[in-house]
Amino acid sequence: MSTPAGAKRAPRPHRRPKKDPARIVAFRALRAVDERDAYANLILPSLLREAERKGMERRDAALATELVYGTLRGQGTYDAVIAACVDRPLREVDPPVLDVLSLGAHQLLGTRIPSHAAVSATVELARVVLGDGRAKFVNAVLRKISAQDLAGWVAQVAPPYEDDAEDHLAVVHSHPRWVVSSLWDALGRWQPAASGRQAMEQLLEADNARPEVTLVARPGRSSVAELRAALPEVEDGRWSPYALRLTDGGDPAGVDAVRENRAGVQDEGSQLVALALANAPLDGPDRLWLDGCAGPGGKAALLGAVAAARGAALVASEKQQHRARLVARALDGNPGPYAVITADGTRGAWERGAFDRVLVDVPCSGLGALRRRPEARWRRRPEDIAGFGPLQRELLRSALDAARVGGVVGYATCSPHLAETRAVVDDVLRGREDVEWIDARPLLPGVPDLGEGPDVQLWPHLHGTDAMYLALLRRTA
Ligand SMILES: C[S@@+](CC[C@H](N)C(=O)[O-])C[C@H]1O[C@@H](n2cnc3c(N)ncnc32)[C@H](O)[C@@H]1O
Repeated sequence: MSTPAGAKRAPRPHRRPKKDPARIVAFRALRAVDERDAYANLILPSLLREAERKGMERRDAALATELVYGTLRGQGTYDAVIAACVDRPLREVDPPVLDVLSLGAHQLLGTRIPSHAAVSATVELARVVLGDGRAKFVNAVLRKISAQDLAGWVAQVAPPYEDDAEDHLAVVHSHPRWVVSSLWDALGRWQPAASGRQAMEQLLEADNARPEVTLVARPGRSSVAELRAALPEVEDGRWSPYALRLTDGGDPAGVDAVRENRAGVQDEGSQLVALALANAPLDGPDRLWLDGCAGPGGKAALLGAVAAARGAALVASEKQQHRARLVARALDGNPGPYAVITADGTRGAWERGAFDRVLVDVPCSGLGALRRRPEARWRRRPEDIAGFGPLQRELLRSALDAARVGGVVGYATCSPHLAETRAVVDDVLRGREDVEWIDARPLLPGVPDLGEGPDVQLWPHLHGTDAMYLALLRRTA
């Protein structure tokens, strides 16, 4: 129908933006991480449950999860690309707008979603959560980003490796530069022959890969065979006799043994640390064990089960009351004697020399578990490392005092940063005549690439585990 001459053309009816539950959940999760320092692995499940109650499909939940984790992991690279496509410094872009742009950049550069779908879905999201005006800005930026693939962008925005190797790796593999630098120092210390560019790239890539879910069958309570029978796609653990890897998703929460606390989700590196302490040679009695930093209780539950089979008792101690409750839950049903207490491990709520085996898995920067906590690398600051130092030293000193003469102490961190690992042990042992090293390597049987010892550093790219560190020590006097 034509418009009569002189009459005004009727305005186009305003189309309401399409609501896309997966992208809305992903956006809300990113906002919570940014605004409230939320942890993605905690906030996302609660947002997903809420959306599922309102009818979101399972497939959308998987997409939302991929978008949140992928966007947070790739943030460093995506920021560099976005910065090249906007005409002002990124800090002047409104944070919610930046989150939408990052989500769009991830879809364009880090997923197989076709470009036109990635742009149009993200612009629709922008219309819903930012309004039409800012959606136009989003549209313009995403169109620029979609002009090249990831390789093209990286070649454009990352400095050449030859000019600045750390900056290059930081941009290409999306890690803060100081983290690249710290990981490189540590890799060079433990793997001097395999710490060149290629090894570093493998390590950083491993940090960016989704970690497999690994289960532990707590000995005496469950078995790998029981877990295998309950899950469709699994493989045996690489190193721990109690580990089973879920190779194709699968939901551990649906497994009876997990529900009944006879098994749990636990990285193989953590299993190895607990088992090495439990299996370290010991003369004399082996009756009483201490986990001095037990929350949330993964290692305590494994230690408790091994101790029970040996007729030993476990004291699991944790400073934070709410985390001590998690420890109690993890140990619930343990077949042998145990106690969970809330105590400051630096003071020692126990007699000196009371324990045959002591573990201190100290609070640390978590740089060894970046693949699990996608936002952690952006939140940590270099000064955090120094901040943990005094507490780590105090906890190790107190653990040594808690062990009897001849007893064994394990000092563990889920960080490979040299200032949190060997430097702490060296400092604490300096001037102490009553402690000797135990070679931890034979206590991780079959595990390759453990370096010169006596302490061990695991690596995601070499062992498929978190980058756990373990020093084993013996009280000698
Ligand atoms: C790395 S986590 C331990 C993880 C645990 N071993 C596991 O496998 O589940 C360190 C724990 O030490 C606790 N912690 C921090 N300061 C402490 C202190 N002074 N005494 C005892 N525990 C402390 C933290 O609350 C945290 O739960």
